[in-house]
Amino acid sequence: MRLKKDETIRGKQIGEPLLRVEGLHKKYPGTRSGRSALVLFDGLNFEIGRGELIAIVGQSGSGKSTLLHMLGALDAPTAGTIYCATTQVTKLSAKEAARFRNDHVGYVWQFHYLLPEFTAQENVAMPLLARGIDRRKAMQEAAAWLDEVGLASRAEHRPGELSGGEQQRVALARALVTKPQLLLADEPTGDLDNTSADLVFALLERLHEAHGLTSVLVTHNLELARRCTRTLRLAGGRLEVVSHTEA
Ligand SMILES: Nc1ncnc2c1ncn2[C@@H]1O[C@H](COP(=O)(O)OP(=O)(O)OP(=O)(O)O)[C@@H](O)[C@H]1O
Repeated sequence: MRLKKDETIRGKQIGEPLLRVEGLHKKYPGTRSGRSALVLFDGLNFEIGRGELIAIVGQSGSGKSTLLHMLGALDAPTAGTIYCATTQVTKLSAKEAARFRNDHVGYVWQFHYLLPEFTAQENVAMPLLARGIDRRKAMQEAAAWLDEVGLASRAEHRPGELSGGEQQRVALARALVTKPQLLLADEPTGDLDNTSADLVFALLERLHEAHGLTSVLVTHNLELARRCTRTLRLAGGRLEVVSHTEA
C-alpha cells in the first residue's frame, strides 16, 4: 500500500506521504490466569498521503481504535515503525510523544469529553490555555473557531445545554484550535442520529479541506466511509484497501 509519486485518488492529487507505517505488529500476551494471547496486527505496511481523508473500517475488536491510537502516539506497537513526516513516532519518549501530540495531532472521540462546568468557548480555549497562551488571546481564537463550526451564538452555553451534534462540533473546534496537521477521529458520529451524524461529517469534510488537514476516521458507517479518499479495512490482523463499490 505504497503511494506513487503524485498519485491521484478519486480526482484528488495526493502529496507525499504524511504517515508511513512499516511492519507494525501489536500483540497482547496471554496471562497465567488464563487470558489467551491476542495478535492484533501482524505486519501492517501502509502510507497515508498529505491531504487524504481516510476511513478505517472493520469488525468490532479488529483493532481500529488501537491503530488510531498508535498513529497519534497514544499507544505503542509491539514492533514496527510509524513516521509522521520526518518524525519517527514509535521512537519518541513519553515526554516527546506528549509534545508531538500537542503540536501535530487533533483528536475527536465518539464521546465529546467536553468539561461540563466550562462554557463551549472555554472548552475550545482549553488546549491553548494549557500551552500557556494568554487567556484573552485564547478566548479570541476559541470564538473564531466556534464561529467556524457555526456555533458563535452558543459560546456561553455549557456542554449540557447543547445537543449531541453541537457538542461534537465544539469538540471539533477544540481539536483544531491548536492548528494540528493530523486529525484523528474515533467514531465521531457514532453516538449521533443520522441527521446529526451527516451534519457533523459534512463539517469535518469542510474543515479537512479548508485547513489542509490529513484526517483518519474510524467508523462503522460505510455511507460516510464512501465519502473519504480511501477506505482501509482491518481484518484478521491485516489492512486492505476497500474499493468503494464494495464498501
Ligand atoms: N490492554 C489490552 N489488553 C488486552 N487486550 C486488549 C487491550 N486493549 C485492547 N485489547 C483488545 O484488542 C482488541 C481491539 O480493540 P480495539 O478497541 O482497537 O477494537 P475496535 O476495532 O476499535 O473495536 P470497536 O469497533 O468495538 O470499537 C479487542 O479485542 C480488545 O479486547
